[in-house]
Amino acid sequence: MTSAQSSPRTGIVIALDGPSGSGKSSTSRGVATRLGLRYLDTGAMFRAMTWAMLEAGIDVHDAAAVAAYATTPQLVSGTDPQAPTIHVDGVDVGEAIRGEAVTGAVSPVSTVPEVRTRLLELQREIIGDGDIVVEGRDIGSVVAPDAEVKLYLTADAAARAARRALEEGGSDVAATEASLLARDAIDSTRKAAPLTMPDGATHIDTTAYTLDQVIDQVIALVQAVQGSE
Ligand SMILES: Nc1ncnc2c1ncn2[C@@H]1O[C@H](COP(=O)(O)OP(=O)(O)OP(=O)(O)O)[C@@H](O)[C@H]1O
Ligand SMILES: Nc1ccn([C@H]2C[C@H](O)[C@@H](COP(=O)(O)O)O2)c(=O)n1
Repeated sequence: MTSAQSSPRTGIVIALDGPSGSGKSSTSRGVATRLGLRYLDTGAMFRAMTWAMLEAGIDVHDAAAVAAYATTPQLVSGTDPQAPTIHVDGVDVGEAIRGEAVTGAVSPVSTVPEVRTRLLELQREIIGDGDIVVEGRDIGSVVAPDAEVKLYLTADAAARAARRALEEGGSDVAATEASLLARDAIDSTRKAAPLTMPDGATHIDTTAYTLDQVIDQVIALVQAVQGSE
């Protein structure tokens, strides 16, 4: 347990988990903006760690090499939901971490326990006293199992791929779907903190809903939880 966890938090933590492209980032940012909370994209942290590994010439399939380098990069996450940032050793990697090289390498890096331990410590430091929406794959299960509100977002693979292809300006939908499903498979079957629906989470299948409708549903849930306290 970190020192940040040793005394009761004063603010709310909202945890959003789900597979790739299910709408976690957009929903979390919308909810955080409307409720005046901070926002943490833990996927960006795993991507930033992967970027650092690639920059250092580490073979991302060599788990021992990845583990040995895991404590070296200095990561800084900005938590403004309207302008989230991520820096590695002072370099703004916000754009670079969304490129194909990082996307193709992030799943093997994320399976390495030393990487997860390092990022878990940073994530809990940032969560601190709460008032934050945190999204990823293991937030409600491992990072903040005591979160006041836990959501598990899903959407059909075809819908996720179509949304992502639209965002990327008409990229190949079939290739995008294959890439999403490949990452889902690794994320769900790895030994360390696999993607799973956390105990106590509310499941929202977003396939049939607009982004605003999903944000409304999450805010209604938060208000219901706060009203019952
Ligand atoms: N309910 C929705 N309806 C339509 N489009 C949506 C919805 N939710 C998210 N989107 C769009 O789907 C795409 C993927 O969403 P987003 O990046 O939020 O997913 P994610 O789960 O955070 O993905 P990743 O796991 O890859 O980080 C974005 O273009 C976003 O605008
Ligand atoms: N809490 C988390 C967040 C992310 N990951 C890994 C698994 C994903 O494939 C990768 C990139 O995340 P994304 O930007 O797509 O949300 O990072 C994880 O293992 N745990």
